[in-house]
Amino acid sequence: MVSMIFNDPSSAAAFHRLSFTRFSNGLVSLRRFVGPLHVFSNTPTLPRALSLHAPRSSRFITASMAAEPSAKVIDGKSVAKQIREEISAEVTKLKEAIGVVPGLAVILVGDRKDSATYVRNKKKACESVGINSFEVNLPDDASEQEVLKYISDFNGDPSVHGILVQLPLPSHMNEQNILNAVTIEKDVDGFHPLNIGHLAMRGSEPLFVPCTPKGCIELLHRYGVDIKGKRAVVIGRSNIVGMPAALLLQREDATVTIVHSRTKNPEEITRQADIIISAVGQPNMVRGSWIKPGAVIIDVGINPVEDATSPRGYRLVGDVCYDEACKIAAAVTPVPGGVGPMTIAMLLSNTVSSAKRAYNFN
Ligand SMILES: Nc1nc(=O)c2c([nH]1)NC[C@@H]1CN(c3ccc(C(=O)N[C@@H](CCC(=O)O)C(=O)O)cc3)C=[N+]21
Repeated sequence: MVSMIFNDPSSAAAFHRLSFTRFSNGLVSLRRFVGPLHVFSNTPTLPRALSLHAPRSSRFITASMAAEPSAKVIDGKSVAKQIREEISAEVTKLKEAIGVVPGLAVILVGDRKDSATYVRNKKKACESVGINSFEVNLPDDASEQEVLKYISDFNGDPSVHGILVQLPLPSHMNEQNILNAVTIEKDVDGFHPLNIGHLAMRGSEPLFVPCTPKGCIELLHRYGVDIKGKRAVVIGRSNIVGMPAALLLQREDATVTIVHSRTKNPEEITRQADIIISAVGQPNMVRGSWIKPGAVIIDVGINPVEDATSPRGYRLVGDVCYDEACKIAAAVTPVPGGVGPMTIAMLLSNTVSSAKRAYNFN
């Protein structure tokens, strides 16, 4: 599981990544990945084999019908790797200039296997860029007071620039109390109500933006996807992804709609979107029929589904039916290898920004 995060050549997603250098289905403008995507053109360029000027020989048509779909794969794994390299250089600069090494403290309560894996991966990622990591593991029956005590210690520790309390917490703890206790200057998760409040207000800047939504926007930017003036639909309204993702898209001048479990006609609304960010945790919920041709899809869901052929007995799929999306969308993130690695990269980035801010370094 650990090695999955940065290296999973055997996964279905890796397979798709490797195989998606082929031609398109002709529904949308699907150029190969050279430079920025122009996915919102109203006059999509048809691939040669299906253009109006193409000879109408039956042989030609047979060949083009058989062509594979080719939405561009938004490769979060490789973008995250590039970002880690950039962060690594910044960490070196900071260290050489003022002798400061950024530090991230992670508090893990309980023994959920998935949480333990995520924490291990965060630690590994810190090491890979030269950030110090501090880890506290508390048993499932630890008291809220104990967690608050560690937070308070880390709040006052100058070698710690970021504090992350791994979620979910055991049910006997009050999550809001605990997240509120992290000083906003070290709130690298961006979950503190003050950071969320600043994110929501025009003319105001949060100290930190939540990592997963920040990673989604970073992917759109790095793939040259225009956001300004576009219609965006966010599916899911959680505090940690859906809600902040919608706020970020709005800050980027998108027209944003949030679709959630009580929305009527989610399919119809989603089909109007130029950009879809899905964060619901329902495997393959978003079908091809929900997608406007040429849309860009960021799939935040990481859902285990049973798979007897996989060594783990399960495999991970997104909220979006990937194979169908590939035939209709202009670009789509795979799962795994999409948003997941970006979340961790953004955590490292927030930690380094925090250290720089603490020393007024820029
Ligand atoms: N305080 C807090 N902050 C978080 O940011 C936070 C959290 N709690 N609790 C849990 C969720 C989940 N999360 C992920 C991070 C990376 C991957 C990731 O890198 N996934 C790999 C695959 C991982 C695998 O194979 O299991 C991928 O998508 O390619 C996934 C999920 C951060 N979370």
